[in-house]
Amino acid sequence: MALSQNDILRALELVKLPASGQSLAASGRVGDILINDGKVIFAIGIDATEAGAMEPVRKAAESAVGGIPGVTQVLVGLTADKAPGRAPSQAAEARRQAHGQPAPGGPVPKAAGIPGVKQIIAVASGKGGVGKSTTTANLAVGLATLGLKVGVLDADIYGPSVPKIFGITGKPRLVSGRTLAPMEAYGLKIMSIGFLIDEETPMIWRGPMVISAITQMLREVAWGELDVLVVDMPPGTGDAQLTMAQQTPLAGAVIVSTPQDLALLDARRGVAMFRKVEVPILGIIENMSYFICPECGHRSDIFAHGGARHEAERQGVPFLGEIPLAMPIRETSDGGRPIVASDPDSAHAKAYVALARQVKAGLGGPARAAPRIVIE
Ligand SMILES: Nc1ncnc2c1ncn2[C@@H]1O[C@H](COP(=O)(O)OP(=O)(O)OP(=O)(O)O)[C@@H](O)[C@H]1O
Repeated sequence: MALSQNDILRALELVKLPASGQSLAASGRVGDILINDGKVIFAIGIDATEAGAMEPVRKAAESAVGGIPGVTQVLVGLTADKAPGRAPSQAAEARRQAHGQPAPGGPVPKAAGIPGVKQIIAVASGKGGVGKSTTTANLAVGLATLGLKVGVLDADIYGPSVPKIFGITGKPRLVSGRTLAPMEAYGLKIMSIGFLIDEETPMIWRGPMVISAITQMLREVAWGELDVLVVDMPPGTGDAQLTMAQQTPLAGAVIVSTPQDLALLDARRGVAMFRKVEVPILGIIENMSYFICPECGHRSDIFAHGGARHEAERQGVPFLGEIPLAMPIRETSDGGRPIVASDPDSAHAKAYVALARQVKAGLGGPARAAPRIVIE
């Protein structure tokens, strides 16, 4: 029988909080519970000062849930970046049953849109290091040069590099309550998960944290009026990525790949992941497609270029274009001056603007209604 959130909460009744003796399930500290093929992921909300005291609770929660028949893997994180208190209390559960509302574990409504933000698109890659963040940054500036109001949300929990690419230092300012003002560069509004998650946070906790951090970045940032918000996704197609794709009201996804077979296999998984959560694929971009020698202008297809175009054809999704492996792209990206902003007349900048034009055309029409997702 499929696992439900109630099965998990029942197991968490047996885990007690050290100070109050209250059960973890009833404490309201358990965040959204993700259940996928026997894998269970959730975060426990804590105050930053409680991290040491709550570590035994985290471990106890993992072993309690790990003991449930059908559970194959458990990942529990402590998160101090949201107010504790999203799991239903017993009273709330009783109210839910009394009102005949759908049970947790049933259809999960996708997140609602963000007021003022017309479209949200994800830039994703099946694996790390393919140039996803560089592409995100240049695509975003490219969309702005086409006259759109653009924001960039860096959700790459494993290596948030957007601040560096845009040359941003410092931290966002609090405007009111918990709401942060986005940073600004090159006319774009920019927010990074790097501002919210401590660099020292162990990787294993980052997956569960992303769920609350993305919600915070979407809803507790004063984005203002935006035509498009470009989200730099964490690389890969695991649970954290799937949850994000599901919890973000995405109008579409762009997949970045290099031309090698292995990268393409990962890109295929990326396409499949977005299809699973009913997010339209705006297209595939081939990055580091070929190399032009800066000395002699000779072109070399180092990684047998053209693979992404074939993959796009195979998958029946648009091929958005190719970007060469080029020193000026790396230098400007690593130097905090994306090439579309710093050298807009260069051939590389024009290639990115051409991609942006295709993405803009692909977005077309009004914002897409959020689908309903069922986790089985
Ligand atoms: N077309 C390109 N030509 C030359 N260098 C590039 C190109 N695209 C990206 N790079 C360089 O490759 C490195 C990795 O790029 P980037 O950080 O954008 O990748 P990523 O896929 O976001 O990586 P990660 O998954 O690790 O965050 C950077 O040093 C970047 O400057």
